Amino acid sequence: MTEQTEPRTDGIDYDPAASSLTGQVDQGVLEELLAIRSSIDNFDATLVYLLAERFKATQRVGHLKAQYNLPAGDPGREASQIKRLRTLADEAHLDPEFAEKFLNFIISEVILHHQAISAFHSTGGETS
Ligand SMILES: O=C(O)C(=O)C[C@]1(C(=O)O)C=C[C@@H](O)C=C1
Repeated sequence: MTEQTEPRTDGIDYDPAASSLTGQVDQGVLEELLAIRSSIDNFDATLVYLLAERFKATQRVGHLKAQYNLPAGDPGREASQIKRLRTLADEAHLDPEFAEKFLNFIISEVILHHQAISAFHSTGGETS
């Protein structure tokens, strides 16, 4: 038998019923909460997959920019993305301020990745 020394990272150890409320609230309320949390778990998993795909795409942009010596950030593109996402958020009844902050948060991480790729290229790294 293989002994496990590290916690699993594949979600098998995940306990969807983990809560600090166990024993403190009515069982019926807890069951309703767990049912709603099951949807929240699906949304969160989807977000992770969506973000992973977005970062795969931006990594490709990062390599292209490094290859052609283009700046990591593109403020003109960002302004246009923010305007579009604020409108979409508004239509979807999501706070546009939150949508803008969330996009900016992701973009700043992307820019850090672009800068790391660019540094790698300029020290003779692979081009793709
Ligand atoms: O489209 C680009 O040029 C990117 O580098 C991607 C991206 C983004 O994450 O959407 C990131 C940085 C830029 O400032 C603009 C957009």
